[in-house]
Amino acid sequence: MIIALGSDHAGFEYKQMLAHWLRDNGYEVRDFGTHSPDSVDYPDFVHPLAESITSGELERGILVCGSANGVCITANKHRGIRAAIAWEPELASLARQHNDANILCVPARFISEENARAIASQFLNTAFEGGRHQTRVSKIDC
Ligand SMILES: O=C(CO)[C@H](O)[C@H](O)[C@H](O)COP(=O)(O)O
Repeated sequence: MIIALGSDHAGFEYKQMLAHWLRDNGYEVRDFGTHSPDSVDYPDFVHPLAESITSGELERGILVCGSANGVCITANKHRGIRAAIAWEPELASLARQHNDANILCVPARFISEENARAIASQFLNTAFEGGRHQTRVSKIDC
């Protein structure tokens, strides 16, 4: 599976770390940037990543910023995107199990690199449960 990765400057270091970790674990990565720690505007990097998933080109994305709020708010503006913030692995699992989340948003300024890897692992290795949750997810897009 190809994983879409994106961040602003506050998430840059964690995005680089996650890219290496993903590749070491057999994933392909498409890095939408940013590509340096220089201050940038997160929507400039979130929109293209979200569009790659709404178009069906890619299935899963991971976005990183300082608090995860900005990237999550921006990604969820796109129809068909279900972006979820997780600061603990169980929250990432629940986002997949109950919400069929297709983008994980990570708060780089509030969690450790080790926790970020654990969160990403849960996000990528947890299936959507469907059933009653599918009924709810089907009602999200208005
Ligand atoms: O959107 C955000 C805040 O919810 C992100 O965390 C950004 O990374 C943050 O706003 C960047 O802040 P900075 O002071 O410009 O580094």
